[in-house]
Amino acid sequence: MDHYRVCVVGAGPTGLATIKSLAEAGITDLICHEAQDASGGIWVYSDDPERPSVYQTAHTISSKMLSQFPDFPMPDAYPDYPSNRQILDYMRAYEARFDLSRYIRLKSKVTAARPRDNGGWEISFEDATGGHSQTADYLIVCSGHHREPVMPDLPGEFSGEQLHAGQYKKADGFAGKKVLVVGGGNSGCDIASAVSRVASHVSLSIRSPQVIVPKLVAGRPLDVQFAKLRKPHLRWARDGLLKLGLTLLVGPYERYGLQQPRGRVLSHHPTLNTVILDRIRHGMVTGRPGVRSAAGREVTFTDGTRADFDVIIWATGYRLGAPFLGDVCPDWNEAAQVPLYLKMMLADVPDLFFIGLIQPIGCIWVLADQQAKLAAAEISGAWRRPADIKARIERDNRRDAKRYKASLRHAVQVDTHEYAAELDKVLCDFGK
Ligand SMILES: NC(=O)C1=CN([C@@H]2O[C@H](COP(=O)(O)OP(=O)(O)OC[C@H]3O[C@@H](n4cnc5c(N)ncnc54)[C@H](OP(=O)(O)O)[C@@H]3O)[C@@H](O)[C@H]2O)C=CC1
Repeated sequence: MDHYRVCVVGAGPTGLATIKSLAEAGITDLICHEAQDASGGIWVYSDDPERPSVYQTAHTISSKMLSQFPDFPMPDAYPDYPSNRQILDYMRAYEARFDLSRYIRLKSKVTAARPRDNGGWEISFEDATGGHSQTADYLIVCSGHHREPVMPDLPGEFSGEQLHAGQYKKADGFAGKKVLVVGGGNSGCDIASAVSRVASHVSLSIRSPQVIVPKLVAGRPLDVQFAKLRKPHLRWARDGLLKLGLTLLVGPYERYGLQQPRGRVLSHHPTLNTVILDRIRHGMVTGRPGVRSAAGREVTFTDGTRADFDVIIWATGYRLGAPFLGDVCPDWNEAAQVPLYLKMMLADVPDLFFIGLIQPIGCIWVLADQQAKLAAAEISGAWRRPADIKARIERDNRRDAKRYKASLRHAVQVDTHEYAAELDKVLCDFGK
């Protein structure tokens, strides 16, 4: 095998899985830059609103069973849905078990990565001693997609406090306040549920129908139950059963003051939350439609209703992108699809991989482990990306456009089991 130097950006769970796969494939001239002072990515909880991290009450939304690396099970004592602290401990144990720390440079922030004329990359980074640069043959981006908050413009002027969900850390500061949470994704529903325990009242504004699904079905995690129907030809059965299950478990969303989703259940990225509908029916959270405007403390909703608030928390998601890549990475901010083969590879840049730039209905890092094995296989020469990569990207994007509601929110959506099978097939084809 030829000798290659690989630069990995980010030491969150996907970065750790990537380093491990590369090292196992014999690629050990590796450097992983991590901007923060610890590995673990957003699972390192911090009170600092400017530091991206999970909120204090975050638990996984995919079950333990489907969130553990195949070769590194979670401890038996872990519950079905581990807490953020347990996930961080698990990641730290994984890093120690596979001796990954030696490849990681903490407090080292990649500021730019430029392709070199004769191949490879010029990487600029900053650490405590100043700015530096180094070269690498391959660049692997593992910096996640929860960095650039979407902060919508609210017509008019709101005189209360405003923050994005990425800056929300814990409910304590909201005691006794009237809080409006905008966005019905996993962040919005988690935050509205938590804040409703201390606030004087919480409204949850959801502008378009969202699929809100309890985390447990018949006493077992939802993803474990539905994994039995993982085969692609059972997708319709999976969708049908989920729809039936929702009718029985939840009933019409209108009964909660929420809009009813139409069409295939899995055409939306679901919100996995067992608590929020309960909080609504206990009168602690009011379901509202989209926001229209604000004047002083008053917010007007699209149905014409109005209410006063002290705080707005925008749980309106994140933009895609890796700013340090400059022109290499086209502006994906408004994209409904990304031009990546297997959501990993640009057609025209053979020495660049994105790992973990996916949104499964499930766990990202288990899939990232498979993606990393494929990247390692290409770097070590065991596999070559197909010659018709552009046609494959277009074909897959046409398929996904039919599968998922067209929106920035679904640009990197994947069906966990089908995507895993797709990666498995490529990996098996060359005997890995
Ligand atoms: N415990 C965990 O593991 C957690 C995981 N996550 C994951 O992190 C990712 C990000 O989740 P999240 O932060 O919830 O973001 P999402 O992008 O999933 O949801 C954003 C929400 O905000 C709404 N929205 C977007 N733009 C606007 C706007 N301009 N005005 C009003 N509403 C708007 C969206 O509605 P619309 O559909 O109409 O665009 C949607 O309801 C997801 O993959 C999620 O599953 C999040 C929280 C916890």
